[in-house]
Amino acid sequence: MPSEAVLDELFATIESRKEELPEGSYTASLFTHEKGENAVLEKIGEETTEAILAAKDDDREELTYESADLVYHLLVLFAMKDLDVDDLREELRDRF
Ligand SMILES: N=c1c2ncn([C@@H]3O[C@H](COP(=O)(O)OP(=O)(O)OP(=O)(O)O)[C@@H](O)[C@H]3O)c2ncn1[C@@H]1O[C@H](COP(=O)(O)O)[C@@H](O)[C@H]1O
Repeated sequence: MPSEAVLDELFATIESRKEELPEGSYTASLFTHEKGENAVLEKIGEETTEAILAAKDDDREELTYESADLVYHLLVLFAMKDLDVDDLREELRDRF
């Protein structure tokens, strides 16, 4: 898969996990969590903190890793709220 397509492919996978809720899927578990949407909100908070700490430590590899965790959880939140990755793209484009 070309890396330009990864956000779209990831978001499509998240949407399909939301529809199909396959067993053993971490993504599906976020949609059915007993804490409701708080589960993903807490993860976004944790991953943000981890990214900040990696930046403070000047650990570029760790910052990249934690940022990927953060973006993934943010996309799960978008799917939960019936937003699309295109909404994010359009918002960023409109700021140009
Ligand atoms: N991109 C991701 C992705 N990023 C992070 N994570 C999960 O998010 C969780 C992050 O939690 P933490 O950082 O707290 O790490 P932890 O392993 O729980 O443990 P600690 O840090 O507390 O020690 C881990 O369980 C990761 O596996 C992800 N899980 C899934 N995806 C994508 O989603 C697709 C669907 O996967 P399923 O969720 O398995 O259906 C996959 O193909 C991936 O492309």
